[in-house]
Amino acid sequence: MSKVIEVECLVKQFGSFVAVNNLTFSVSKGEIFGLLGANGAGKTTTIRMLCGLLAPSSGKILVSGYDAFTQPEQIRASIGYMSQKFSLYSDLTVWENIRFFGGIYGLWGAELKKRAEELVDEFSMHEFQNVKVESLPMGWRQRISLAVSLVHRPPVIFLDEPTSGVDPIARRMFWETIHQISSGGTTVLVTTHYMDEAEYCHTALIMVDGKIVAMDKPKVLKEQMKAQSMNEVFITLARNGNS
Ligand SMILES: Nc1ncnc2c1ncn2[C@@H]1O[C@H](COP(=O)(O)OP(=O)(O)OP(=O)(O)O)[C@@H](O)[C@H]1O
Repeated sequence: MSKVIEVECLVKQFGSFVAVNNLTFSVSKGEIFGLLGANGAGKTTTIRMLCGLLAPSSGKILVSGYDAFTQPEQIRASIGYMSQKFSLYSDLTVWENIRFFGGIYGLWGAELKKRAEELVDEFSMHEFQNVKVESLPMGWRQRISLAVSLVHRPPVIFLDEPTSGVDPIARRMFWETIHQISSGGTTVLVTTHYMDEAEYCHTALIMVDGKIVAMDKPKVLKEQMKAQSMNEVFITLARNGNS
């Protein structure tokens, strides 16, 4: 299967502190790849380097064939990114936000209108399309942020802690949507500190203190560690790390 993301020996240092320590992994087209770890493990730093927003200290990153060292602008233009702090304009309506971000990505006129209508359909947002984002619940704001990250039909999207702070039902709905997006061939790299969410990923990479401590299908990791859940896998890994 074709590789959409390729990372080799990736390192990020802030002064003498190594936040990301020698990561090597790859992500195939249409895969849901989860980057999991506790707060401070290095997930955000990694995703920001993959998106061309932060310069790596060393290593190699290719996203859709673009090199993060030499072509960060091409990467930024070709991917979708949903950051921890959503970038939606709260005093604009859902429709206005989609159109605004579509414009930033170079869509306009009839094409932009058509794409905005498609997203409103796909994300079942008709009821809210003329409502200001500030008056919507958190779970809906997250869905809108996800829709906005797809406005320019990127082949790959990066979601940084997209379900943080929402209730379990909204989280489940969100993951169902991510699965629909990946079934359509879009590659998804997602970070989370909720270990149970690894179950929704095709591949889970678990980070501790900037390093990879495990990477495989969630089912394989559970079998290897004789664990019932990904939470148990994480606890076992953390214990091994401390012993
Ligand atoms: N600009 C920076 N300067 C110095 N240290 C930094 C900087 N950015 C991140 N760090 C440190 O790097 C480590 C990894 O941070 P990072 O934000 O990547 O973790 P994370 O796994 O995404 O956790 P969280 O979900 O809390 O953001 C942390 O110890 C953090 O304090």
